[in-house]
Amino acid sequence: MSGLDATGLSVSWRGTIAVRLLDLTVPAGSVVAVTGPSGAGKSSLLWALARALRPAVATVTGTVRVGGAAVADRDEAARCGMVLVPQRNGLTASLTAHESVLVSLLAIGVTAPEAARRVEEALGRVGLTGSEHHLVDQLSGGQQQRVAMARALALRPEVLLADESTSELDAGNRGMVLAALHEEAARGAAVVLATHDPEAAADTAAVLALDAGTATWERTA
Ligand SMILES: Nc1ncnc2c1ncn2[C@@H]1O[C@H](COP(=O)(O)OP(=O)(O)OP(=O)(O)O)[C@@H](O)[C@H]1O
Repeated sequence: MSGLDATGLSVSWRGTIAVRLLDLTVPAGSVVAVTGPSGAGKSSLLWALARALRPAVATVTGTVRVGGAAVADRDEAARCGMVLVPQRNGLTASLTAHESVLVSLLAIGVTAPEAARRVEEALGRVGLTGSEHHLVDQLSGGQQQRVAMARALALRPEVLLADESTSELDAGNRGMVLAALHEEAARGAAVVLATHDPEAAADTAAVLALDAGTATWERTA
């Protein structure tokens, strides 16, 4: 599997600097937490790492590498197995939980039987067995958050970028999602978790604290 490296990464939204000259290394097989108050730049950082910010809305400078290979744009990020779980989940209201996970697998060429197997497994890992055929619109905020996580897990990412993926969960479901993130790292993925939650950050290999876009390592591996 491949680790993630970013060097000199900066993000500015039409003149507002959100991330300043940040260096970040996440070895394969580890979970790194990114913490900081609201507006500190956590989402901007994750979107920039995923190369998901369009130049029309944000200016991103610096390099991102996966397994040592430079990642220039969103297509390259997808090809090298980067998966972003956005803060607002990015789900389609009119799809079921099952379909939400399935379409992303079919889109990358996973065969239908294998995709069906992975959907069932991923929804089970986040405690959604039995809710597969509910529309996203009929699910609670926390259930939607877990569907978004299941979709990422099913893709078996090399790099998993999770943005506040436990913010709407009760203690039991939060523990299940955090366990799944650590299992992904044990499989060999590089995992980045942006979080306000000190307990979620507690078990990670390292903690990068952001404050008004400036990063300091609160704890290193
Ligand atoms: N789409 C956008 N357009 C303009 N400015 C933005 C946009 N998204 C974020 N920003 C700005 O970038 C800065 C960092 O915001 P960001 O959302 O990255 O912080 P955050 O740490 O993820 O906050 P939160 O914990 O509230 O999600 C803020 O000043 C914010 O106003």
